[in-house]
Amino acid sequence: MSSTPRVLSIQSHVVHGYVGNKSAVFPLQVLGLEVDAINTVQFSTHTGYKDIKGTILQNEDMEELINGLVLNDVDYYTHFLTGYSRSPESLKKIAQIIKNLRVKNPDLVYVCDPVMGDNGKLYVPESILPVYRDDVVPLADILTPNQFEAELLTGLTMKDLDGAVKVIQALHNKGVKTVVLSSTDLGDENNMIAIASNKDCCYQVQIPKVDATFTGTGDLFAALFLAWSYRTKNNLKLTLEQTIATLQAIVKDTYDNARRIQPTGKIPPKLIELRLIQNKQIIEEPKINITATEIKLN
Ligand SMILES: Nc1ncnc2c1ncn2[C@@H]1O[C@H](COP(=O)(O)OP(=O)(O)O)[C@@H](O)[C@H]1O
Ligand SMILES: Cc1ncc(COP(=O)(O)O)c(C=O)c1O
Ligand SMILES: [Mg+2]
Ligand code: NA
Repeated sequence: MSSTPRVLSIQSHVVHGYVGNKSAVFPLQVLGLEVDAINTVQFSTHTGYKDIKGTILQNEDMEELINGLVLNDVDYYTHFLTGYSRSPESLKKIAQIIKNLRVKNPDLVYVCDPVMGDNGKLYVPESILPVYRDDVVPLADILTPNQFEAELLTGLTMKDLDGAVKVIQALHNKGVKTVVLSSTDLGDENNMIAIASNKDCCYQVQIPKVDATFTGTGDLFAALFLAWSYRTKNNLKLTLEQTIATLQAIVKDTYDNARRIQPTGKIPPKLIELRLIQNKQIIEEPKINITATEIKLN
């Protein structure tokens, strides 16, 4: 077996811009991972644009693609990555796929971004929640919810770091080895906080807020966290720092570029597509300027 890690990534594809696989595949490849991609949708753009056009991959078609991998004996993966899923049926399919991949490789690392919503608002049908909670999340090695998603999955709310630790613990109790809150509003008005936890330790990092709404950053976060977990041999602190350093640089460069073009007012989606290609060197060698600090558990 070749020593290059192999990722199967099941996510959205957009013709223009960077969400889903368009946001995950390039960084994974740049960081030295082989990536096989299945596109759950093919849309012209992400859904924040005015007109949404494109097609959705049906479950039978996803099954057909997986079947082709199995029949040709190319279904050995070291990592499995999933994001935005639109129906409970497709999520159930994903749970089945993980189990099958683990027959081929019992050490497969499953990275699950349980995309459901943000800031109190769902952007998937509510019927997805029980499937994540009961079927998919218990299979995850690394889970990357934002605050809202972590609260939905546990039925708990977090108002401070103590509350966040309780939510994280509840997710560990479901069997998740590494829980990463990709963003929370537990910081002050200028900072959000990300938290990463495994059985040994728990770290937080403060992220200066940039005054714009980005799309695809959650997908990028999950991909980077996967890649750096692999490259640091599961060094949790360093993985969190490398992931945040990369995102920070990309988000800031993307914002600065948008502001060069449009100095004031609300930035339209097409001006704030993530500048991944332009930041290839940062992806390869992030400069850590915010260090993570340990949250002592009592
Ligand atoms: N407005 C922003 N300012 C600074 N960083 C941001 C901003 N939006 C996203 N990020 C970065 O992207 C990461 C993922 O955030 P987000 O898109 O909120 O994820 P999710 O999809 O899980 O809600 C954050 O950890 C942060 O590093
Ligand atoms: C098609 C599609 N996939 C994925 C996403 C997820 O984006 P994010 O990484 O910001 O959660 C979006 C967001 O609009 C989307 O439209
Ligand atoms: Mg968010
Ligand atoms: Na997330």
